[in-house]
Amino acid sequence: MSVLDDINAGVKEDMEARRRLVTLAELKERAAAAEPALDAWMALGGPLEQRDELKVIAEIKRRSPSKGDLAGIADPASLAVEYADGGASVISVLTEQRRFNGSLDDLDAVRAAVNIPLLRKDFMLDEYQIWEARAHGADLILLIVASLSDAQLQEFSALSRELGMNVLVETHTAEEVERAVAAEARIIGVNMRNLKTLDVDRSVFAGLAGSIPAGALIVAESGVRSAADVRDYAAQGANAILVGEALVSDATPRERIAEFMAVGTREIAARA
Ligand SMILES: O=C(O)c1ccccc1NCC(=O)[C@H](O)[C@H](O)COP(=O)(O)O
Repeated sequence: MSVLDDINAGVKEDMEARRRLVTLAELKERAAAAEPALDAWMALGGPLEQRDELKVIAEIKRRSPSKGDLAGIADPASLAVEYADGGASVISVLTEQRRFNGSLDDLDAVRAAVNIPLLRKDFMLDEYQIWEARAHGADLILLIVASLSDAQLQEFSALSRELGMNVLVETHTAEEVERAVAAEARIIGVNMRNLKTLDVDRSVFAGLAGSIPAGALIVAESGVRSAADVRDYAAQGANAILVGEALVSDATPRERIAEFMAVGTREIAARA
């Protein structure tokens, strides 16, 4: 079984346990009562002609399969406030429990603390989780192409749009980029972490980003550690970066975000 298959199996079990406690009908009621979703597409730069800055998606990440424990994060809400103060455009909240030690409680706490778009970062395998995301205040969800059929990509994207949310469609290979483009994804992530070995290979970004149509927003994901990494991704076409480990293990994440934005934005101005 691959790492992704293993994670997905646990995610399904946990979701079925939640479904026994909260029915889909209840989730739909909660989603209807939630504040309307914020516009993550515009927050990440929107249409081509308006993209003049590198945007940061800052992640609340306690642990990971590749690195183990990263940070305790007793108070995800105050970390989210720091991220927002530093200039993050979107906050990513990992809600997967078994491998990342996240939860929907984290999403609730962060939602109550900041007024910028939130990404529910999880392994989305069922429409139930999409309703759950909206019911807990998410504005953006992640769909990992490697985990889904083309039909699921289409259905889950359509449901997210119906609920007012945007979708970050995550790819790792040229074939997955083709599938994301065929599904008319507007926000496409290129994740440099190989899901079989968990190694990060930053050199995959340029090739994959080059095959994404100009209209789509491109997010460089995983292994963003330094200003030099940010400069490279911005020069190679990234509109945004998604950063977890480098922020949760930094004593001054606010300054780090501001630094990454400044470096990336300079590079975007240079490539214009
Ligand atoms: O982070 C992992 O080890 C991991 C393993 C298997 C599947 C997904 C994984 N991470 C999810 C992510 O996409 C990252 O949290 C995100 O891109 C941020 O990465 P980083 O900045 O390297 O923490």
